[in-house]
Amino acid sequence: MEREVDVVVIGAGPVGENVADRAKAGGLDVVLVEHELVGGECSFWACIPSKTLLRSAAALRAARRVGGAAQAVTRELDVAAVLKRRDYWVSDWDDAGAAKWVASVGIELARGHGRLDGPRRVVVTGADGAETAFVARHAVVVATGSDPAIPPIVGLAEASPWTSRDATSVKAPPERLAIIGGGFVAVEMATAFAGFGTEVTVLARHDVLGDMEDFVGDAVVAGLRELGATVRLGVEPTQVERNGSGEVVLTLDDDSTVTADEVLVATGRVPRSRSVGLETVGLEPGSWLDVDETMLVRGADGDGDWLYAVGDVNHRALLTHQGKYQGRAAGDVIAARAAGRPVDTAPWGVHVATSDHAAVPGVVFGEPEAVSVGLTEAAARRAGREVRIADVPMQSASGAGILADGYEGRARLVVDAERDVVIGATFVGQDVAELLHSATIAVVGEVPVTRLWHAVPAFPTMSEVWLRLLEDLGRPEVEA
Ligand SMILES: Cc1cc2nc3c(=O)[nH]c(=O)nc-3n(C[C@H](O)[C@H](O)[C@H](O)COP(=O)(O)OP(=O)(O)OC[C@H]3O[C@@H](n4cnc5c(N)ncnc54)[C@H](O)[C@@H]3O)c2cc1C
Ligand SMILES: NC(=O)c1ccc[n+]([C@@H]2O[C@H](COP(=O)([O-])OP(=O)(O)OC[C@H]3O[C@@H](n4cnc5c(N)ncnc54)[C@H](O)[C@@H]3O)[C@@H](O)[C@H]2O)c1
Repeated sequence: MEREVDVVVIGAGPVGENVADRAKAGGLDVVLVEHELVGGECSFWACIPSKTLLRSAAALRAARRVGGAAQAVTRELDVAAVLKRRDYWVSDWDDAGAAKWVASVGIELARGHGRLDGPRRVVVTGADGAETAFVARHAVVVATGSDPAIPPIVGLAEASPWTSRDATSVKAPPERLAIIGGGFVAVEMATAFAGFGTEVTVLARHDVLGDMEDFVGDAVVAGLRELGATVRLGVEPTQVERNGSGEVVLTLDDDSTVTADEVLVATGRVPRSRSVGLETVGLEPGSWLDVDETMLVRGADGDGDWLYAVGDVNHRALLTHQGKYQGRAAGDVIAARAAGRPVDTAPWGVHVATSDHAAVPGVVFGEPEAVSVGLTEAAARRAGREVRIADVPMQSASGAGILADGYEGRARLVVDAERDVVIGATFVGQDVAELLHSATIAVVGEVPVTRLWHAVPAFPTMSEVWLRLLEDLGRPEVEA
């Protein structure tokens, strides 16, 4: 069977859903193809379950840091209840609610595996093996996401390692968990499992959260150690083996060993593009898809602008919110091009994802939280920018001390000295996640620092750290 439609989106993760939604809102017929669960990795095995696994212990620790409330906390974390709450948030891995939303906005859901079969043609193979071919009048969008990378460590693949999916869908936390990696997943899962009472060992070959400001890794490592986790920096497993007792034994490059019940591999992602028919349109299967600012894939066979890639699979920023932002731009540009309407591709224009380069906000839900947007000091200097730096303790804002007794954290602004605008911000400390959007607005809005003095933070909130940061930069002088 073959049908003509306006747009086919392969992959109904958060990003594919957003592209489909915008293209539909733009007046196009959209078929959304999904071979697993509508909602994707984020809803069922990544963002949502990981954050729900983290939240309860964080709330408990927060209560223990407030005199008066601390005395009322008389019991330990109820791990079974945490897991039950996680199950609620992932709807017991049932996507009926998400599928209902898809239907409610008039998007057609095609359940099955989608793959390109030449330009503009997508073949969907259902669970029963039946094939349906769709020919897209206007666009095909690949939004298939990414898979965990498994490094070629001797014996690792054979030792049945956990990936992030096993960690986020855990039914009974292991007694001992070794984690390979020092990035987002390693930090968050180490924090979650340490909170459950698991004996956690983090093995980071360099440092922890090395792409963020240096002080972030220091604070997060200290926080993990305070939770009872062992964090080993500068070590790499050379061999992994599951022994006769079912234990995993990791041999490290310094010849020491770590024995655990499970090992979680948290060493980044690979593109989920191996079996989507890229070879039928002149592209490399298994590659990240290279796109322009409107998410059009470069180098695909076929006439006209027809193939787009959004979300993790284009490797611009492996974050749900950033993929959804790309999805909004792509859905709108597909509708605009289909209708022959003008397309706005200027930086910060309607149909582009400029923020991917300048202002990607990230939150690591560790203990403490670590959040950043834009450039770090080191990245700005590498890019040849002349910068001014503001550095203050979070506790210099009285709101921080009220939030938690003995609050400790740190904040940094990176300011482009020539243009006098904020190009990067980092905050570390309890509950700093909600501070991040103020920084994102400052970076995207290119608000002059002199004007930021007029953005008055309410007393006594943690946002007053902005005032401390401005004071650290110095009150502007009026020229005679
Ligand atoms: C443990 C963990 C925690 C995370 N936490 C956060 C967080 O807190 N915040 C955040 O912003 N990001 C987080 N991320 C990253 C986030 O999960 C991804 O950036 C996001 O899921 C990418 O969305 P996507 O739609 O591109 O891909 P996905 O969510 O992977 O969705 C892709 C969809 O395509 C489907 N699909 C793939 N191939 C085919 C095919 N051939 N045919 C049909 N369907 C197909 C898949 O089944 C899937 O449903 C986390 C990642 C991990 C691993
Ligand atoms: N809160 C959030 O927003 C959140 C949470 C989890 C994941 N994520 C996203 O998911 C993506 C994947 O997370 P991740 O932690 O897997 O990747 P990551 O890129 O954040 O970290 C990968 C880590 O693995 C290490 N590593 C890489 N190869 C290795 C090897 N061969 N041996 C040992 N160590 C190795 C790296 O040095 C790094 O520390 C991230 O890019 C992030 O954007 C986001």
